[in-house]
This record gives sequence, C-alpha cells and structure tokens, in this order.
Amino acid sequence: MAAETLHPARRGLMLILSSPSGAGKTTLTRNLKSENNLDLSISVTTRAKRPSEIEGVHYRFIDRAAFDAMRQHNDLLEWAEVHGNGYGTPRKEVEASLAAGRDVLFDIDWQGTQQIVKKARADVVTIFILPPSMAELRSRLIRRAEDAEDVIVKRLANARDEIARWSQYDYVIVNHDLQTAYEQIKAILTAERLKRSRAVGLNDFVDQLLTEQLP
Ligand SMILES: Nc1ncnc2c1ncn2[C@@H]1O[C@H](COP(=O)(O)OP(=O)(O)OP(=O)(O)O)[C@@H](O)[C@H]1O
Ligand SMILES: Nc1nc2c(ncn2[C@@H]2O[C@H](COP(=O)(O)O)[C@@H](O)[C@H]2O)c(=O)[nH]1
Repeated sequence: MAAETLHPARRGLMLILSSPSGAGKTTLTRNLKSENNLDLSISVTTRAKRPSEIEGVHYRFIDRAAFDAMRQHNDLLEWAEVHGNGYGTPRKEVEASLAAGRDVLFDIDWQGTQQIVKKARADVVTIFILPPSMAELRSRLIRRAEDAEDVIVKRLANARDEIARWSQYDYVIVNHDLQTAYEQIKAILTAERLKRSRAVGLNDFVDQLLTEQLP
C-alpha cells in the first residue's frame, strides 16, 4: 500500500466559543462554519426569537415545558439558564457528527462549556472571546438592534461575571477586528486538528513508513 493511502485519520473535536453578549461569537461562528468544514450545533432555547432569526437555523425555539422534557429525558448534552432563559445542546446531532468523524462548533456559555469539558476534555477545544472595551461591547449590542433596551441592560450587567470566566478557557481572543479574530480562530483550529493525540492510526502509518523499501 502506498504511504499516502495510509495517511492517519483523526478523531472529531468539539470547538467551543464563549463570550459576554455582544462580543461577536455568533458572527464568528457563522463565518467559521461556512468555510471550515464544521458542523454547527443548533441549540434549543426558551428565549423569544429575534427579528432576524430563523427557526432551526439560529436556534430551535421551544417552550419551557418542552425544554424541561428534553432535560428529563437526557436529550441535552449540556444546558444552562442564561440571562433568564433556558438554553441547551441537543445530544443526538452532536454525537452523530462526532461518530462520523466531523468537528462540531458550539456557541454556548461558560456553564455549558464546563459541562462538556467535564465529559470529554480530550476532545474539546475552548476559546473565550473578549470585547476590546466595555464601551464597545455596549455599542455593539445597541448597533445590533435586536434586543429591547431592558434586555441590553441585563446582558451588560451579566457581562462582568461572564468575562471573569476567561481563565477557564484554552485560548482567549480579543475581538477588535472581525477578520483578525476570525484568522486567529482558524489558526487555533488548524493546529488543534493536527494534534498528535487526535490522530487515529498514526502508529500504523509510521510503521509503514519505516518498513517501506526504497528502490
Ligand atoms: N470586530 C467587530 N467589530 C465591530 N462589530 C462587531 C465585531 N464583531 C461583531 N460585531 C457586531 O457586534 C454585534 C454583536 O455580535 P454577535 O451577535 O456576534 O455577538 P454575540 O457575542 O454572539 O452576542 P450574543 O451572546 O448576544 O448572541 C453584531 O452586530 C456584530 O455584527
Ligand atoms: N449553555 C448554553 N449556552 C448557550 C446555548 N446556546 C446559546 N448559549 C449562550 O446563551 C447566551 C445568550 O445567547 P443569545 O443567542 O440569546 O444571545 C450566549 O452566551 C450563548 O453563547 C446552549 O445550548 N447552551
């Protein structure tokens, strides 16, 4: 068998982005997903749909009873209460992607991140996105124009507690410039995909290399 046909496969990884509301993780996850061969985990939430959001694309919008039922049936890989609403990651889709050797991208908060890390540390890569300043964070939430004023006030009030979680993450990126932050996350993803510990069949590949007879 030629050496290149033995090239080692890789275990799927879970790439998690978290940040305070408005720092830019949703924008970054959308950009990343389209160009980097990633499956995006679509969460369920009890929050009301924003004007620009599409059911099944941005979230699956469900009521509290359905959310509680998913929790009770162990249908959620993780879940949390964030800004007064329930959010959770449906387990089945993530497990199907990973079983097919695909990488999965998550836009979830620090509580959900901790739960997934606890379950599968070796297969998880976590990135925390910081805003360049609190003033810019507020401007972004206002400019986004998707939330009522009281919602923006609540999210800004929660931002300091969320930012305090930064040191629990593998990587921290300051999102000054969207393109730069995007390139930095791509670099992390590329390096993490190449990690020796994720390769499957590397021993066989190296054995083959070492036994290959040169003409
Ligand atoms: N580097 C940037 N410079 C300027 N504006 C940005 C930058 N990154 C994101 N934005 C804008 O900031 C707003 C908030 O971004 P986004 O919705 O991605 O934040 P988020 O972290 O996902 O917030 P939430 O947790 O509330 O969903 C959006 O209008 C987005 O276009
Ligand atoms: N633990 C989880 N957190 C989630 C999930 N989906 C989204 N989120 C986080 O909630 C806040 C608010 O999101 P928004 O869309 O209402 O602005 C944000 O920090 C998201 O990352 C989830 O499935 N689990």
